[in-house]
Amino acid sequence: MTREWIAEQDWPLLTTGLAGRLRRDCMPQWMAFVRHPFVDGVADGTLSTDAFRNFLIQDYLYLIQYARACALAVYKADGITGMRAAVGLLSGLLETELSLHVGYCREWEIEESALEKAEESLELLAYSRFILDRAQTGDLLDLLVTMAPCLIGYAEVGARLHASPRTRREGNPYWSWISLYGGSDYTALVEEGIRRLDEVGATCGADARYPTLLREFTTAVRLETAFWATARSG
Ligand SMILES: Cc1ncc(CO)c(N)n1
Repeated sequence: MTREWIAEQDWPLLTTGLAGRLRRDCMPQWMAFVRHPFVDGVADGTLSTDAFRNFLIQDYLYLIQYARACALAVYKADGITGMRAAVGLLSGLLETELSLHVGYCREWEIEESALEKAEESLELLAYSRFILDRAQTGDLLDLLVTMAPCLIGYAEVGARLHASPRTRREGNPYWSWISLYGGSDYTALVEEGIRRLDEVGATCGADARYPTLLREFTTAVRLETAFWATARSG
């Protein structure tokens, strides 16, 4: 691709349905998330590797908390089909993303024992406990809306950087991270999640509840933006 990647043209699923409506209705916050300086540093390879290592460790711990929220989505599902869908996301996370993450950390010379020992950052605590709060006190729709920015945002970042002519490919230490989130395994997981959000939105009355849902979504987007700051040295 010789031109920049644009969600509306290149991956319309991100911009239609309930997920697309939520994304569009918090555009300033969404742009602060997906166009963060961290993302620029990954694209041109200038982000400090020390900082990136710290981010990877925090992200591993985050994904474990996200998996717990997914498990609550199994519990809150309204029937066997919904349970299977939530199990699909949970096992995608545990079997695909988390094990990729451990292998990937090893490439970055972070041992599994270091992952287990690391202390949770304030950004991670704030974000994951917010999701878990919505998971416990809200219904399935509140939960899926709160979980959505995580899925959609990294897919958008991955797809855009993977396609952008300005991304440095040769000798960029972050190219494999870009390929992971811009790749088809992750894309498929996200598409499944977006479709599920639409189905649950329809059965749980998303239109009538929209202002509350937008607030939950926007808070999660702001917490995603704050999470990039876990990429710091020391
Ligand atoms: C903080 C965060 N958000 C989203 C993703 C994508 O799964 C991730 N790995 N980490």
